[in-house]
Amino acid sequence: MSKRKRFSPVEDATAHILSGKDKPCLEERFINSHKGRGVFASMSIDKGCFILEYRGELLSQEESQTRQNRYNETENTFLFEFDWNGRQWCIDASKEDGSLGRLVNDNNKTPNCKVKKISVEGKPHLCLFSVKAIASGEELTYNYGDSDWPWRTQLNQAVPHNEENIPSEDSTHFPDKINCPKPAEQIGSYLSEPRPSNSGQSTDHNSDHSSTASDMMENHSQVNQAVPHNEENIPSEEGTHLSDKINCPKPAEQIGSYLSEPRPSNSGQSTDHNSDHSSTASDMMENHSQVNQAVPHNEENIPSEEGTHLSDKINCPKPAEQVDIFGLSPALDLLIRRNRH
Ligand SMILES: C[S@@+](CC[C@H](N)C(=O)[O-])C[C@H]1O[C@@H](n2cnc3c(N)ncnc32)[C@H](O)[C@@H]1O
Repeated sequence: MSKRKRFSPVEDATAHILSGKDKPCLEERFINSHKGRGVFASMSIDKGCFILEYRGELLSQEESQTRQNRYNETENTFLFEFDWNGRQWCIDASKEDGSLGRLVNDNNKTPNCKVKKISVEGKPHLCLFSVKAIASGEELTYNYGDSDWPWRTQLNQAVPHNEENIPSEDSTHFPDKINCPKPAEQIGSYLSEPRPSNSGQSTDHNSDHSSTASDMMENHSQVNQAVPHNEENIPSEEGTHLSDKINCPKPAEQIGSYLSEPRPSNSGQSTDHNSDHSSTASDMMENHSQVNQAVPHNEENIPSEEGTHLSDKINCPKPAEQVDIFGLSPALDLLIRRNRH
């Protein structure tokens, strides 16, 4: 019997970072004039999954400061500052580029996602991971931090009478439960396409979404059968490091080798995943210090919360064996090789 290899949430994040695409199980919706747009799950998502990248332009602290002075209040909310490798950085997502990460709204009480830093090609990327199970039709949120964001006060939460805070479309046609990692076929097509630049390039999310849930269920039911993690062995612990101690599936070989590439100078830890395919997500997180908790929007820490205890049912990664069925491992390998040069 062949050995199963599956994508971990970090590998899933890395693949999406490289592809520059959002998952088809997410959609943008207009909520109301107060909140503007938001990002919603168009299928249920398990706890612990990679959700999306907060894509934008990576800026130094100096450039971030310059832009803060130049930008208006709204534009400034798209500047996401964080510490990485002992310095402050910023992702500027103020450009409308069609990406969904920039549209995820703030929730400091009951967020269902959390930001982590993932290093790819020596650069930090801000990625959201689910910290609880997310139902189809639910809005994705994370905590922007402890600033006095104006919308957090009661007064600002009033919605004009004639507006309804109801999602613009019926989501009942989506299947009840789909494990978020996308079908291998879609991953394959993403990975084989050139990666769009962060600025000014539009990705047509709507067209992506037109073939999401039902197609996935019909055409790729096999891919949606996530192999359960060793649920009993998932310790419940404080969740500042999202994937710590999760018995996530083994890294796919090619991605594993990618992740083990040299990292910025201060990382200094061994990253040889190829030598140990039995390593868990915990190992990956421990050995790859690039995966850190991001500091959202000028804040020190994302508060610890109930949902950060990873446990119950994390079906995030999919069996690499299924990926191989679609011939994607070579595609991924090719992409990784290309990115090395
Ligand atoms: C990074 S953007 C998020 C996307 C935004 N909703 C849009 O339509 O472009 C941040 C802006 O979203 C709005 N926002 C974010 N979270 C909110 C919340 N919980 N309540 C109301 N407005 C919110 C604020 O106007 C804020 O300036």
